Amino acid sequence: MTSELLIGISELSTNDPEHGGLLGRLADAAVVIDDDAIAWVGRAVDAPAADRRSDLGGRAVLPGWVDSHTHLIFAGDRSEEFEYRMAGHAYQAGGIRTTVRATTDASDEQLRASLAERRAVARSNGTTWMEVKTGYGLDVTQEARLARLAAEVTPDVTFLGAHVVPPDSDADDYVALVTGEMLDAVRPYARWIDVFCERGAFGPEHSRAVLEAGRAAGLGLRVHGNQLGEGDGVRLAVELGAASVDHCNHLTARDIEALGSSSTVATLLPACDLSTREPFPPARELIEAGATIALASNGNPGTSNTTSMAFCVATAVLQMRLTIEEAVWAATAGGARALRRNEGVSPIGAIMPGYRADLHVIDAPSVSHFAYRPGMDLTFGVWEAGARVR
Ligand SMILES: N=CN[C@@H](CCC(=O)O)C(=O)O
Ligand SMILES: [Zn+2]
Repeated sequence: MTSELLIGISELSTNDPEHGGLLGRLADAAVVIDDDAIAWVGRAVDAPAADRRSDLGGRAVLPGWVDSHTHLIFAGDRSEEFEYRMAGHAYQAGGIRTTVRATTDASDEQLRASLAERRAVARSNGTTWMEVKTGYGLDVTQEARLARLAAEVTPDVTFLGAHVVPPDSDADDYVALVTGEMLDAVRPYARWIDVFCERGAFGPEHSRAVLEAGRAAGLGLRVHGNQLGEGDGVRLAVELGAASVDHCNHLTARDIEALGSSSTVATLLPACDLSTREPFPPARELIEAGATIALASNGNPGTSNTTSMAFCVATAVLQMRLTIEEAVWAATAGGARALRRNEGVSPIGAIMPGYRADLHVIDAPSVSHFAYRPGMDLTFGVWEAGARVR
């Protein structure tokens, strides 16, 4: 076992409430890493010895970002659709089919290389854990292929065969395929199942059928809900005990109340909201109702072509009125909760003894700089499972 002592930390955001506030921030702190795990956290003056010592020069350290919602296995470009939308047209779920065509035409090698590149860029910006969804295949062979390739970069693969009904298919027939043969083919590679429960995608009965089939196959549940209008996504996610319901732009008072008293995490996607010009979710009301919030990038070629969690945090603070502490917590501990990885073996999302050693060192004295200096590349160093990767 090798140990490393990190000193010269002006502000350490531990996410451990024992240290006070939501982020459990410690000044003049130190951390000891043993192999891939955090072994010790405290004031620098009390730090134990270790095999190696790295001085971070008075920088702030926080947990690596946990990006709990991405669609990063895809090919092609939809900048024309984006430009059209920025000229005043609404986002249409049907644009997904454009990416399905390009992805189906790409080889395994092309998809593997582009996913690895996107993962590497995210890592160099501080993302140390990432979920990846299928959903640009929409037939048995393609969805299984996307899940297999995604499983090469993350254990959090989500089966999103129910992304949109493919052209010339009947919705009932397609849901039967998703819940039958397609689920069987994807199951060995996936941990989660997801459905786009929205007008123009899947209605409540079809969404329920998809989620119940996934649950029967042993998958955890996630839902894309209430993105483009009020609907049944949140209600269904809470009723079925989904780990998260994502988007949440259009919520009724009843949806907010339901999320406030459930363990289903409300995952908010601020970069997507900007790129689709949807109204922001009622983040403050959700927090005040007691809901757990996660922030994620929703990296995908249609609605959110970014993996920058720092951008999401800045937007959540500046536009959605989250506090700095709420936003940073939501993009780290919140993401870990949305993926149910905040406890058990090698938990993530906090800098506490026993947690995986995923650390993000920024060229700033405090995490407040993510919103105070929006758009700046603050990342100075990244440790993933105890190894320095930037
Ligand atoms: N809303 C559904 N799926 C993606 C968009 C996918 C696309 O347009 O390609 C999302 O989360 O925004
Ligand atoms: Zn999505």
